[in-house]
Amino acid sequence: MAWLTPTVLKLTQLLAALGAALGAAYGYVHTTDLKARQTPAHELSASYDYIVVGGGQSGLVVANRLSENPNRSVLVVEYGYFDDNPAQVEPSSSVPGTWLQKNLFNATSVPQPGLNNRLGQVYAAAVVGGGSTINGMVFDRGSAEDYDIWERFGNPSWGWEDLLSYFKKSTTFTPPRPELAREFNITWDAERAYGNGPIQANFPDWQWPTLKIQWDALKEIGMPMNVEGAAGDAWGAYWTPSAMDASYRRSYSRTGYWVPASSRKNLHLLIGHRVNEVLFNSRKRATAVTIQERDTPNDAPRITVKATREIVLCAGWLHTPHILQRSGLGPQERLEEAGIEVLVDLPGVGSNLQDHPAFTIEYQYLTDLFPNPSSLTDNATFSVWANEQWTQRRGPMSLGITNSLVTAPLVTLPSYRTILRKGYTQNVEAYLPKTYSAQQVKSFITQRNILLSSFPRLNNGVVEIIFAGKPGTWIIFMKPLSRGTALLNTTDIYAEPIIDYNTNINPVDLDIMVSAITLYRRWMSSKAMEQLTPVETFPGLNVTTNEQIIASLKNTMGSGVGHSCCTAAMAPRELSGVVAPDLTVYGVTGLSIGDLSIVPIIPATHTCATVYAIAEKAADLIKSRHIS
Ligand SMILES: Cc1cc2nc3c(=O)[nH]c(=O)nc-3n(C[C@H](O)[C@H](O)[C@H](O)COP(=O)(O)OP(=O)(O)OC[C@H]3O[C@@H](n4cnc5c(N)ncnc54)[C@H](O)[C@@H]3O)c2cc1C
Repeated sequence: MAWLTPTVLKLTQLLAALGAALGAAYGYVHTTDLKARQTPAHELSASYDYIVVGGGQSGLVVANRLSENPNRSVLVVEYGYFDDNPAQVEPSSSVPGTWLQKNLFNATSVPQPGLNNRLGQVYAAAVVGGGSTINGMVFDRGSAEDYDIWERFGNPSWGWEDLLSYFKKSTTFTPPRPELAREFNITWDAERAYGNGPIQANFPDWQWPTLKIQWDALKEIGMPMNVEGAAGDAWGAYWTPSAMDASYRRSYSRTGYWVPASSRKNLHLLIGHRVNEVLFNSRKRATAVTIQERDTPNDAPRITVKATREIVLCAGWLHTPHILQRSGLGPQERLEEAGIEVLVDLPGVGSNLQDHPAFTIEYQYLTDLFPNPSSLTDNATFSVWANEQWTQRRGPMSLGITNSLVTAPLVTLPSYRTILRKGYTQNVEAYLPKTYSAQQVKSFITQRNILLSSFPRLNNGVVEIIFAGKPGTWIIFMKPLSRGTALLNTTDIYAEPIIDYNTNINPVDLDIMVSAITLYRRWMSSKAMEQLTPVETFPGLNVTTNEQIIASLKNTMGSGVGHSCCTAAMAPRELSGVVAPDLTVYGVTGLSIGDLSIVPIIPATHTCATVYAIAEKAADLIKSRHIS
């Protein structure tokens, strides 16, 4: 590089050495080294054994595992860049509102009638490490039932017992500090839930005193309690760790899977580039991808890189179906409208979109305990103490969003029988996307029947309440019957897809949320809560009828919380599946998917831990078909 004069070079080396020393002292990844390990476009090989499309959360897992064999060459192509800001690994980066737009694709949904025509917020990561680099670090899993219903939908070997070994393979758990565990009665069962994988699951160093009262109040209203959510019992109330290492820094795909593998000679990572299409030979075998530099015009030059064994799509819920459609795999009519030659008519590509719509309920505690979360801003002495503690990596600043969850089964909600009856008797077709074919409607009815038959079970949550000692919180709907789409923009196939969440379109979804608000109010009115004197400030106690609550929901809910999924679902082909249980794409060879888009029915959990399990399993499946 011509601009690097000897003086600048010396200074750069000095800074690099200083950075490395500081990095070692504070446990930071030394990002200069990481940058050096990227492969620039002009140094790519013409051909690799495997090409992984997307170096997000799942892509780095798959790439790490496939490159464990030094005789297999692997290329990862990632649209985003590294985020080297040390703040991005601090617990404070997990809080909603701090999620940086530069690390997200710039996409919006179409107006949502179920949200009074407001737009649904779209979260699709665009950074090395993907969602795991920017997410809220809540690190839980679904209940066994969440995964067993995938199996019931025609996907053998994808139930809980099969996935548990992959959950374990991905994660190492460290128990909380003993005094904290005793004081708050934190429970876990590491033996049943965890292994010794590269991602660290840890409890922060602190919890707010009010949390004890909230737990007592949950017991009082009869919420079932579980010792360990991550062992298949993620229903009722349970403790859950954060995706953090022992010094409370983000533990994510980059640190867990990329860093240890990045010096392998057989692994290349190209960043700041977009995969446009997968190319096929005359026997419909995927043979190559076309790649274009990010932020260049549609007609800018592309490079073509070949894959001799397999191309693995890990571009996430939004772009895995996007790439499939651009490559000629998708709903025939849509592709023809866009002028794309149809290779395989796969109506399920870009449909079946699901997320977890959320509502914020607001309260004040008129007689709150001290200290409480507001003490960090309202009480100078406490704030100084907390900052001092944090210099030793201790205290309240180690907290992420939450470590306590309620995933309420339908049977714990008021009016559950009426809701179930409505689910069975409604004309579901009326609420499905207009683009759905008869086959897709049939597929959804199968999903609906599986869901409704599992709703009355105690071991299957439908609504999540996050609680962390604060008054008010998110109430998150975990099992929507509404389905959306993320389909090709036929006037510009490189523009972001047309995203329609169809949030709240199915009235059963709103009925369940109304019941959840009633449950929350019952919790806040319990005897145990009296010492805090909770007062609801939004939607407010004058909002009482179902109609009033629904109006509030439609006015303020969001379409999701970053858990979008299911747009290239694993299912039998006759149920509009896109991939088979071995994750290969129907109708072609040499192409598979390893990200969250393969999920058929969204689990009642934050999705990060599930993505690690899926990607670990994907890597094993891919390896098993390329033994020789
Ligand atoms: C803001 C936010 C908060 C969240 N909070 C939590 C939480 O607290 N707990 C939890 O469990 N889960 C959370 N999640 C969800 C979880 O992080 C995601 O479900 C998960 O990371 C998705 O993994 P993935 O591999 O499927 O996709 P991603 O991690 O999104 O990876 C896809 C990658 O593909 C790249 N890409 C896309 N198109 C192309 C292309 N054409 N060519 C090359 N590369 C491409 C993208 O840049 C991206 O890096 C959150 C997600 C978000 C976005």
